[in-house]
Amino acid sequence: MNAPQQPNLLSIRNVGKHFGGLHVLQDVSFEVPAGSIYGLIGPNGAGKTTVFNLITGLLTPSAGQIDFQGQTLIGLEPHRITHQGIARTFQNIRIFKEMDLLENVMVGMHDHLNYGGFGIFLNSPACRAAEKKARERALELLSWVGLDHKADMLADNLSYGDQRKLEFARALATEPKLLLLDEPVAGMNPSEKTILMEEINNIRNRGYGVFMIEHDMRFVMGLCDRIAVLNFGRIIAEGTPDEVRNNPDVIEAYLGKEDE
Ligand SMILES: Nc1ncnc2c1ncn2[C@@H]1O[C@H](COP(=O)(O)OP(=O)(O)OP(=O)(O)O)[C@@H](O)[C@H]1O
Repeated sequence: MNAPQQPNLLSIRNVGKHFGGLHVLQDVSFEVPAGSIYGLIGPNGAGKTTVFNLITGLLTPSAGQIDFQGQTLIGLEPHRITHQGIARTFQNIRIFKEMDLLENVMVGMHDHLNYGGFGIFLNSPACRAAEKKARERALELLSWVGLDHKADMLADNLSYGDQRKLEFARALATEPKLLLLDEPVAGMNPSEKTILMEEINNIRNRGYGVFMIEHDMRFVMGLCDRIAVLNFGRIIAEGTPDEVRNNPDVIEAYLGKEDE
């Protein structure tokens, strides 16, 4: 029996992007179902980061539609898109190294903290209660990525793998429905990758959608439910890891033609 079909969280339809005469994306369409881990792969310069920048509002598409939970994202400012429920991590880790881990996660919550007007200046009971709740939630998110025991440590003292995990916890602090991960295992050693794989799976099992760009094939194939493949700005394949892995166009895009 087939598993029940999940509704689509994110829908990209016929999206194009050009910079002057340079067509970076053409007629790109795919759907990210709710509750799934979705991968976007492709050779260097294929247009993957541009797709993320269009979804998060850093760029505007030249053509096509981008919908999140049935509502268009086009024309929304990046912070509005975060508010709709999309969070992102970057290829280059962006954390506040001079702050401790708890503070780093709480920074991600500022949109959701409601101190009630001047309460923050008066240190009102409502303000203190909101602060307490935020700290508890931040600790909970740190525990999801196995960093709660380091909550008071300065972020600067974390290993590379732990810095990535902290970025996840901070992205989750915005209470997203979809988490966009840009090359989550870049620069990680094999054991860090294995741990992160488990943690991304746990995040999905908690009901979040995950959409990642990743070059590490073992990681993508082992983790994603479905994968879209970009090459020179066009989708050349879409499907399960097995379907994509065996697609002749994908093999050619990565390895070149046999006679070359
Ligand atoms: N703002 C811009 N202006 C002009 N060209 C751009 C701009 N942003 C991206 N490009 C070009 O678009 C193409 C796709 O870039 P993009 O960063 O999306 O690729 P990518 O698949 O993420 O690559 P990588 O795997 O190397 O990160 C590249 O040729 C890049 O030079």
